[in-house]
Amino acid sequence: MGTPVNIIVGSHVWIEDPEEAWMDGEVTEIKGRDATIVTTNGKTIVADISSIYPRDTEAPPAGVDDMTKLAYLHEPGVLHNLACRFALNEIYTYTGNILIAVNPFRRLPHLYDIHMMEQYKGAAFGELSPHLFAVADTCYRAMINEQGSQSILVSGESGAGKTETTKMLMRYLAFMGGRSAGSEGRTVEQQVLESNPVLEAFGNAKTVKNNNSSRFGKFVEIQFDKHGKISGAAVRTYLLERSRVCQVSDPERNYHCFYMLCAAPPEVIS
Ligand SMILES: Nc1ncnc2c1ncn2[C@@H]1O[C@H](COP(=O)(O)OP(=O)(O)OP(=O)(O)O)[C@@H](O)[C@H]1O
Repeated sequence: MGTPVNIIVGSHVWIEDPEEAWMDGEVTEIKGRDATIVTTNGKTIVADISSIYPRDTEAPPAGVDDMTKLAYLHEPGVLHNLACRFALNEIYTYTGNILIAVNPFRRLPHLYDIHMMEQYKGAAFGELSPHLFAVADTCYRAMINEQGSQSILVSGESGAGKTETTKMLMRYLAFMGGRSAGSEGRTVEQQVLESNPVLEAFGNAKTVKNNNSSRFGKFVEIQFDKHGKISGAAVRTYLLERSRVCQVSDPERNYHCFYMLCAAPPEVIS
């Protein structure tokens, strides 16, 4: 519900739009519960006053890096802030200590390189631009300081970027807690990162929403010793979409492993 108490003639508001999701406009008349709004693209709309939301005209054009700084924390306010930041290639935004990520659907390697990891190492949460490395770093330090387990929950709809985010979080934790590869061969963190392609081959498939959709849940546990170095890891999988193995509707595909097998040279298969 909107906040009609704030809305008078002359108010700047957001109104729902079937194409744009939300349009901004100005209230020109209020009669009972009906408000007339002239939108910035020139449309005149009459709507119930409870369906319009006040717009903060003083919000910075580049958006704010923490949504708790918004004057109005309603859906159009939040979406507009994310859109302003996204237009400037800022895909991450905080809401307090929660990180919101907007999938860029293109590679942004500079965001995840080693220099970026070094910058976030030890930096206070909120000191640098919002980033998943800040979340991973805070978690790592809390584990060391409080001597207790920490968890990071990555959630979102299919195609939102959970799998990619989880891989980046694991890379950061491997960077913080990794040992340099020594005589023992591959380190635990290398093995954990290398397990991803194998798990994805058997549990990921192309869907209408995502070309590499995880069709199973995954709980990744990384264990650290008292010096903060990775000592072990466990990956638990659950709820695999088994029906996909025998039934797939076009344009979706079966699990990647089947296509890999078909594409493999004969000597690999035999
Ligand atoms: N941070 C990112 N940078 C660049 N591209 C990304 C990023 N996050 C996601 N993507 C792109 O979006 C696609 C879908 O992301 P991802 O597979 O992580 O989604 P998901 O939330 O795990 O989906 P599902 O629930 O279907 O498994 C990726 O294959 C990748 O192309």
